[in-house]
Amino acid sequence: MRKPVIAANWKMYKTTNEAKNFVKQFKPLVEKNTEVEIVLCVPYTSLESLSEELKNEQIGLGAQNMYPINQGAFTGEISAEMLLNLGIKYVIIGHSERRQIFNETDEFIKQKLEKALVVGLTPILCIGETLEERESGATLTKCKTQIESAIQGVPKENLPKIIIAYEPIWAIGTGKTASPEDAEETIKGIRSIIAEIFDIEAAQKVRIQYGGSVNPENIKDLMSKDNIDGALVGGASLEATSFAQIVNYKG
Ligand SMILES: O=C(CO)COP(=O)(O)O
Repeated sequence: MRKPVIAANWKMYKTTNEAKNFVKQFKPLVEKNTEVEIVLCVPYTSLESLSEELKNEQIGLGAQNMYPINQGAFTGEISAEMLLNLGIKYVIIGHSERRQIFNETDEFIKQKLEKALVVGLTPILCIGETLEERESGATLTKCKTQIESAIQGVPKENLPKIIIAYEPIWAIGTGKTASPEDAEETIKGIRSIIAEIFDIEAAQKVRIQYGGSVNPENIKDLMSKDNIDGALVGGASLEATSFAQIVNYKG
């Protein structure tokens, strides 16, 4: 059984005070929820104080990026060790915004994924197609290229430590969600791609989230699908009540 994992991606929102206020409001709303692995991926600036606030909580903390080298002259970057040192457990890797705005390549993303696994961070690897690719029927081809490049060569025993987030780019921040059926079909396809690279048993252990305009209204239908193991939530994760409703989708 794969435990559902629902993660907030706050992107570049919230000062540290705003982040602390969110947590204050959010904690009691989800304290009884043990069925879902809850993760908050927040800006670097709030990691340390939230790490304190969430010390004894079942809410995990994640970064939104990292650099794959231990230390050195990389102005403005943050290493995996620095994150670990703060008690951070998760890191988003290869979000489409980083791929598109910051020109991150598949090869660079692979380096980050491998580094995260080596140090014991749980990577949330983002993949997904553009609208053009979807309309030309290239959704799975795109996902295949991104997955193969990232996970080929990863030791099989590390595979269950990876969370994949399937985020169709056209659904991010647009209010256009993939239908639960479409999301399920693609995520099933992604699982088959992993099975081709490794085997079915290994692929069954990987948790695959859906991301793209997830909200309290559509989460239940998405989560009712066999292959959808959680969600990566942007806009609707910025409000404690709406993110709590998503996390508590079972009611
Ligand atoms: O990019 C996303 C999460 O990583 C999705 O963002 P939205 O939920 O705002 O569409």
